[in-house]
Amino acid sequence: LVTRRTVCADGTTVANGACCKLIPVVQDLTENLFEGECGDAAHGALRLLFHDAIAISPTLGGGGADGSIAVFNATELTFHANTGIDDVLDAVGPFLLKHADVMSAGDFIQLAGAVSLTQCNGAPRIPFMMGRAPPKAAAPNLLVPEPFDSVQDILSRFGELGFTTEETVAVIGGSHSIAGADDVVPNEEGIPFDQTPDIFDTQIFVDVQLRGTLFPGQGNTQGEVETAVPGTVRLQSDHLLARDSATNCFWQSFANNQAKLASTFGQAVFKLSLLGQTQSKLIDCSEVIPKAIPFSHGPATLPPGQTMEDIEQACATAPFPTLSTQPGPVTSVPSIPQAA
Ligand code: HEM
Ligand SMILES: [Ca+2]
Repeated sequence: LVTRRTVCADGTTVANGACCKLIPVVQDLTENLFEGECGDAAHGALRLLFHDAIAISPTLGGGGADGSIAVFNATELTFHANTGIDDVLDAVGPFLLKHADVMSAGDFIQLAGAVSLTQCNGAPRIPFMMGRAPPKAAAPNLLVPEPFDSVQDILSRFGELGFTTEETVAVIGGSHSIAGADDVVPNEEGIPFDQTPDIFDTQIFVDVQLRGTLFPGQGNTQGEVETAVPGTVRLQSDHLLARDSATNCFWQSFANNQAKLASTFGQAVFKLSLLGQTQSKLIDCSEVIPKAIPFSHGPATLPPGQTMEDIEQACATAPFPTLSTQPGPVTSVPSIPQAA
């Protein structure tokens, strides 16, 4: 049996020739949207992938990864949980429109999210399937988790969509390893969630397990709790996932386990990309996704001045992995430069 394969104009070999049309889109995104950086634009594209995909419920409706957050933005951007997505659509929207003749909004958002990960050192390369139909309607409100939600609510939201507890912890913690907040700390943008917002690593699982001592701004806002690392902000939901008995051992299991995080996170993001879709009806275009950047950073560390004593041990059945302290004086993590 001979499998026929197609060689696209740039030399990429694909199993299905229909995938070739995505290659100029991927090139445009890497060069002109992400600009080769795991920065604000890449972070935004990943958050957009999530907020489009998670908006589906077996009882309440919504189309999942269908592009409704872009096509029906007049409705979905009024939802409180989508605060800040307007800025993401300002950056990503022109690219979506430019390539609308080649792919649907649902495909575009999942493609941009998959490509965003390839800009980040240590992040996995995930498969990409093409062929999502245009969205039929806006998703209903209250399907996107909020940082003030309980662990139980977060687990049931992901659980009803087929995610295990381990996948839920990996997809939230892993994504927040390359992320920050524009709308949590008043008047401050790009405040990172961990010390390394441009690296997909396990540092977030350490930083969030440290005893919180400070707020980066004037005080707390809804969904924010004290952080341990100057210059960073901590979401209450991340804080509780690190401490709740249903999730704390999973959370801890990712600390300093880059390989496990990358694979569990990658599997979960791929699942997000298929919510509301039937994989067998889509075309596998994974070949168009650029190579991952191999992880080239050392083990997770404790910030300067902190010791294992500052870890709030939560998992009852295993100790937190022993980490060394970064040398030098206590410093503040720089904020993430904002895309123009
Ligand atoms: C319980 C689940 C989650 C909650 C409550 C949550 C909440 C938040 C909040 C409040 C922000 C800050 C937004 C801002 O002020 O700018 C944020 C940022 C972000 N989130 Fe999540 N998130 C969750 C899960 C996820 C998942 C599953 C992903 C991706 C797969 C994701 C990706 C991101 C990214 C990349 C950012 C940074 C955006 C940027 O820097 O522009 N989040 N999240
Ligand atoms: Ca990081």
